[in-house]
Amino acid sequence: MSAVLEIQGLQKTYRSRKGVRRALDGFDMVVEAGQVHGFLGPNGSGKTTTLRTLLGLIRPNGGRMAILGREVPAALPEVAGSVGAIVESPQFFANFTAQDTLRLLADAGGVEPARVFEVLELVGLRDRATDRVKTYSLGMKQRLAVASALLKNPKLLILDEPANGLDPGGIREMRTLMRNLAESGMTVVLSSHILAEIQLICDSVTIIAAGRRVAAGAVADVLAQHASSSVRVRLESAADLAASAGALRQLGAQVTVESDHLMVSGLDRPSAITRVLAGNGVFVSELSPVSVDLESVFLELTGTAPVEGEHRQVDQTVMAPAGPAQGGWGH
Ligand SMILES: Nc1ncnc2c1ncn2[C@@H]1O[C@H](COP(=O)(O)OP(=O)(O)OP(=O)(O)O)[C@@H](O)[C@H]1O
Repeated sequence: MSAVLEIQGLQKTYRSRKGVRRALDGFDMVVEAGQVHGFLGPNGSGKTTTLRTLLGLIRPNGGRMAILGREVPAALPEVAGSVGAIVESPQFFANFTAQDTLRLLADAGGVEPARVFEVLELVGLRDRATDRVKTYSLGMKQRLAVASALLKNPKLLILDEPANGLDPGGIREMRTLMRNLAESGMTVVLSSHILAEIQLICDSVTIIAAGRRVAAGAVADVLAQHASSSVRVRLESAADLAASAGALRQLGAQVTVESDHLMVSGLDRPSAITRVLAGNGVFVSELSPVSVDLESVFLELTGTAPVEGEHRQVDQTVMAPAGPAQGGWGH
């Protein structure tokens, strides 16, 4: 198996007085070796819960997970040395330099002191290694955090929201760093709720919504699959819109009726539209593919697209009534 990370049917419910919060609802994910893989989903969709479960920090209620072909959490003691992770932003001593910070961590983790210089070089902090952390930009602090996770030279690096709060320059540096790590043979998984970050940094992506996988694959494929299928159809007479929508739906298309046109998706070939409408004596004055912007693809997939006049909650976790806890591992 070349998958470095495999998750199948992961379940996690949080219990509180208000009920049971189903944070993960049969979540699946596969990450192949040598990829920079984006784990994308809106706030509250279950990303941190997945990563914390994977690292043995919380217990799932069901499903299975494997890292480097070994079932976890059972094999975590054996694979832990091959996994570097930052799931909560690490706090560094502001008055320490990056070099002192990493030396301390290397010493505590039984890592060769020489590795400190290697990781400083890798994350591009060598020139600032003897400056105090309090003089660093946010991007530099994030890279120091990555450096700390790289000390033990992991095969799999897991980063929760590493680009959070970074400006475009910081994101560019992070992208170069991730690319270099992947080229050195490392597999990188990074979570984000911002599509633009993932798109710039990652090869492949898993999109999560309400605790379930809603899309996965190469970034370009996922976007192409969901972005290029809509066609705007204008008719010579707007009076024909409703009847034409009905005819197209019979072909299996999804049709939205707008004030002066139709939006049609779900058809392999737009020529079917003109054919069926002409057959009904209706003539098309415009037929144009609509290039959906990438942010809307993500919002549509994750069901958080803003609805006019409504302030929808981004946190989309399902609340189920309180009931007996599901059987989980180690119970
Ligand atoms: N300890 C907890 N107790 C109860 N509910 C929790 C707990 N941790 C997370 N949740 C809930 O589980 C759901 C998933 O949260 P999670 O933090 O995994 O989402 P996320 O995708 O990482 O979000 P974000 O992008 O905001 O970090 C949310 O509804 C959250 O409120």
